[in-house]
Amino acid sequence: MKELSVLQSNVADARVVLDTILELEPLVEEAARVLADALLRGNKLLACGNGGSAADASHLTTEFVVRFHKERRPYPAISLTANGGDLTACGNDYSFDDVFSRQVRAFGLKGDVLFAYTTSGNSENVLRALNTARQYGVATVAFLGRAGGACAGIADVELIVRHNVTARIQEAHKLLLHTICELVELRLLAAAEAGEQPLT
Ligand SMILES: O=C(CO)[C@@H](O)[C@H](O)[C@H](O)[C@H](O)COP(=O)(O)O
Ligand SMILES: [Zn+2]
Repeated sequence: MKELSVLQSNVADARVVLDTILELEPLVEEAARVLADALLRGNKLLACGNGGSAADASHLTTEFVVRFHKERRPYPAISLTANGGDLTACGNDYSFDDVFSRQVRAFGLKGDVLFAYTTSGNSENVLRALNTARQYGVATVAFLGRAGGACAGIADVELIVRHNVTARIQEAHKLLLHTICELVELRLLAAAEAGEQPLT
């Protein structure tokens, strides 16, 4: 039999992974509810992760500050991966393990929500951010991979993509991210239609 190309093999693996995340639907709805409730109360979203997941954190916050599908008002969301000054000073003066937890302390208020991404589940800076968020009354949603790693069992809502390849886990995280954005946006627009929020 002809060997699969890299693309064919990746697509085949991605199909398998994406099928498994259908099991996460109740948790996806819960994550969307937690975030929509927070934004409608006037709280904000924080997000963190390393490497590709750092980009996911910024991708997510941009969907709220700027736009996703629909025309609507902006909502407050801060990517903890985006400020070079904060990241380098904290990494340099304290530790890279503290680059996100330090910002959770700086920006996180009771009732805010932290979305934290780690495909291994073992990034110490993400683990510390989750623990710090819990300490300060910030709700937590963890996007994990493999079996959840050291971050398993900490967050209020945990979305574990049970696969061993970082790239495939990241792709599944991205689909979960967009699904949550869509669900949250529906709630935000319904609130605007009910006159509870300005539409734009
Ligand atoms: O994007 C990729 C691999 O696809 C890499 O940049 C990857 O995100 C980095 O190695 C991260 O440091 C991995 O961290 P984590 O997902 O285990 O927390
Ligand atoms: Zn990548």
